[in-house]
Amino acid sequence: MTGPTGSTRGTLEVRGLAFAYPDGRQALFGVDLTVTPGERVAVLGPNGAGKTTFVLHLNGTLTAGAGQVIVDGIPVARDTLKEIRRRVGIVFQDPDDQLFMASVRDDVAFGPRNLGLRGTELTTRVEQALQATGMLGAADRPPHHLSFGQRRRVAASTVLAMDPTVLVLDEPSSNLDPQARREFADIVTSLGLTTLVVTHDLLYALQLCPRSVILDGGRIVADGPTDRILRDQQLLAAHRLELPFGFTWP
Ligand SMILES: Nc1ncnc2c1ncn2[C@@H]1O[C@H](COP(=O)(O)OP(=O)(O)OP(=O)(O)O)[C@@H](O)[C@H]1O
Repeated sequence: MTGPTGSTRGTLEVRGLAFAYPDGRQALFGVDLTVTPGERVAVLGPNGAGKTTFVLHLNGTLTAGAGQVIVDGIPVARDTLKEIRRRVGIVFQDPDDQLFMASVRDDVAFGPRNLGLRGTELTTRVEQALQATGMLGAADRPPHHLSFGQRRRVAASTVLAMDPTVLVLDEPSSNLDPQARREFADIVTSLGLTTLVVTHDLLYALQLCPRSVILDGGRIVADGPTDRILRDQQLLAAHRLELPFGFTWP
C-alpha cells in the first residue's frame, strides 16, 4: 500500500457504490462522487434516501456490494481498514456515541494513543485538537458535565486528534442553538479539510458547503453549487426537501 502524495491527501472518490442490506433491501444503486482536497460538500436527501448507508461505507463500517470507495488514493478494503479509519473522521450526530472516558483529555487522547503516540507528541496532538474546537479550557472536565454543544465539539476533537484527511459530519447543526451552529460552522470552515456534511438543514448546507449533492432512492440525483440546487424549487419538492417556511433569498 502506498501512502498518499501531496496531491491525493483529502481526495475522496466513490465509484459505482451499490449496497443491499442482508434482508435484501437495496439502499445504494451505483453512487459516484468525487470530492477534491479541501472541498466541503453537503449530502442532502429525504429520510430513507441512503445517506447513513453511504456514510458508513466511507470508513468501511459497511462493505460495498459493488463499486469502490477510495480515500487519498487508498481503496477501502479489509486490509486497509485501519489506515482508512484514521483518515476518515466521522462526527456522529450524538456526541455521546463517541465520548466514554472520565475526562475530555482522555477521550481526545484515546485514538492517537491507540496509534502509538506517547509523551509530548500525544499531549501536543490532544491540545491542538481541543484548541481547534475551542475546548482546550475544558480538557480536564468530565464530558458528561458539558453541554450538548460542548460535547459535540469534544467529539469533533476526538476525530481531529487522528489527523484525518476527510471529515464527515452527521447532522452537525442538530440540537445546537443559533450561536453554537454559527460557531461550529466557523470551526469547520477554518479547518480547511475535505468535508462531507450530511444534513436535513438546508440553510446550514448553504452556510457551510459551496457544493451539494442530493441523494434519493440510493442514487445521486443532483450535484452542483449549493445555492443553485437550493434555488431549484421543483428539484427540492421532487425530493421532499424544503427551505424553512418564510425563507427568502437575499
Ligand atoms: N439495517 C438495515 N436493514 C435493512 N434495511 C435498512 C437498514 N438500515 C437502513 N435500511 C434501509 O436502507 C434505506 C436507506 O436508509 P438510510 O438509513 O441510509 O437512509 P438515510 O438517508 O440516512 O435516512 P434518514 O434521513 O432518515 O436518516 C432505507 O430504505 C432503510 O429502510
